[in-house]
Amino acid sequence: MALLPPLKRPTLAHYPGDRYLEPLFRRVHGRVSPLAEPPADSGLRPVMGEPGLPVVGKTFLFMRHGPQLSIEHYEKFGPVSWTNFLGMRACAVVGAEAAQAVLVNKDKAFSQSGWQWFIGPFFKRGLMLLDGEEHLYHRRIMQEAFTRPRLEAYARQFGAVIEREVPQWPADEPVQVYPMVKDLSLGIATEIFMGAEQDEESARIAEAFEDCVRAGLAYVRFPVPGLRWDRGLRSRKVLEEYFRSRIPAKRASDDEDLFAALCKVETDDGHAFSDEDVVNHMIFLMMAAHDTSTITATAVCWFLAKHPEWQERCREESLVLADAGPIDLAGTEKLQSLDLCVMEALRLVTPVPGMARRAVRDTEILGHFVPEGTMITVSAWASHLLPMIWTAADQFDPSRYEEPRREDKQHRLAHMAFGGGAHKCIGMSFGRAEVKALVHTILLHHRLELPHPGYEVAWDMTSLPTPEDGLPLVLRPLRKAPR
Ligand code: HEM
Repeated sequence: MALLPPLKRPTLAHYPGDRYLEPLFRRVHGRVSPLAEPPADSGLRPVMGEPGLPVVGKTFLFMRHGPQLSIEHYEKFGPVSWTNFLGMRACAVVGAEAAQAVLVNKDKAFSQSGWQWFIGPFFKRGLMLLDGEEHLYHRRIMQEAFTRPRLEAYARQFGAVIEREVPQWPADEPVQVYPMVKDLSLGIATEIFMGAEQDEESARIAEAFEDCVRAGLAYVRFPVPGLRWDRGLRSRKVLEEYFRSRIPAKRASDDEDLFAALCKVETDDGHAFSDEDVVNHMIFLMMAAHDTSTITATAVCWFLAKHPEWQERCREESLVLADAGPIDLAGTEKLQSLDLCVMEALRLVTPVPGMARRAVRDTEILGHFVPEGTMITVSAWASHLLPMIWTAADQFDPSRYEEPRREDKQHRLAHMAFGGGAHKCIGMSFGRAEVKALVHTILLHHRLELPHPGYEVAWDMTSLPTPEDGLPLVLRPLRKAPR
């Protein structure tokens, strides 16, 4: 059961003395200068920006203020700017138009090696880290693991896990929703991704997997025994051995899990994954799916607790499906109001706040000169908060996606929580269905209430957004639970 510890301080966003240091950090911008001088006669403008503090740059401010800081830079320098962050000079891209230039990547000037720095050693050769023809080749094979019939089979399986677990969640007292959802999502990863029982062995694998995720965010980024990076490298080996040793049995099985699918999928022209590919893709898929779905479901729970009128509207639609057994894929698609709420939660708390790229040659973004080697982050979260697309951008207002408003239709990348271009999330339908199945089941069993009137959640933005206090909500059992 999830108890209620105090805020997890200190973090890189909250540290002793932060109240006094923060105003100082806010005042030190450093000298405004160009990222690089554009070539003469190119007609390009320089990317302007400022370094922040010596050595650490704006790292701590970003960890504390997340998208708000990107918006400040946007207001000061426009959609393309630079600053120093995590020990490097990075170019930040904000807004749908600039994001499109990078994500659609018409001239193939931007590579996925931007992600390499963050997660490369632990998630090597995952789909998101591949480029060009090679990426296309792997994506076409992987697409076969996400066809409609396969999604239906996954949804039947996670529907059953959710239906088994959610009714057992503690009720009538504040419980931390985030760790409960994270546990459940890990259970789903074990049963539906790996096709394994939830036992000691799978707990060991889940731990190894978490080590890899944590290592990607390590501050000391080389192996020192006992520290995160080293643990991540060892854990990667554990995961490789685990999956590699099970491939022959999976290839021969009739299992319907994602691991079995990756072992067996083939394109029409006969291309399939090698054993090595299956191992690399499995490890990456677990990472890509787990935290993103957990954060989204947690954020939806928060917004529904804060906006009971939307909670009621979603529950009414859920009640229509209450007697049909564990929800399936078609069922999740009927939950229209919940879909609006999921979209809005993804906009306001974007699980992948930024997408990393690197310029592989001198290029330009919206007429700004970007030299070869520049690290680029497409700031999805900040772009979701710009007032030129979103009315009352900081407000939870799911109706903005309904006709005739359809604010999201103003630009094809207005809403970019799942990315865009060739690397757009391959698990989008899976992720949305999983989140909706989970929240639907919660709504059938419980009323989500704030722990006290006026409670507001604070999001820790040191890495992906998570609630600082785990999001304590009260799950009030509904008088008449379904079935
Ligand atoms: C709400 C949940 C999710 C969100 C918000 C999300 C978000 C994203 C984003 C923003 C990207 C693009 C990254 C980039 O361009 O740099 C991405 C890519 C990817 N996602 Fe998701 N994701 C979610 C769930 C999932 C799930 C459930 C799976 C698998 C079952 C998955 C698998 C992937 C893969 C394999 C890629 C790489 C695609 C490629 O490079 O071709 N994601 N995701």
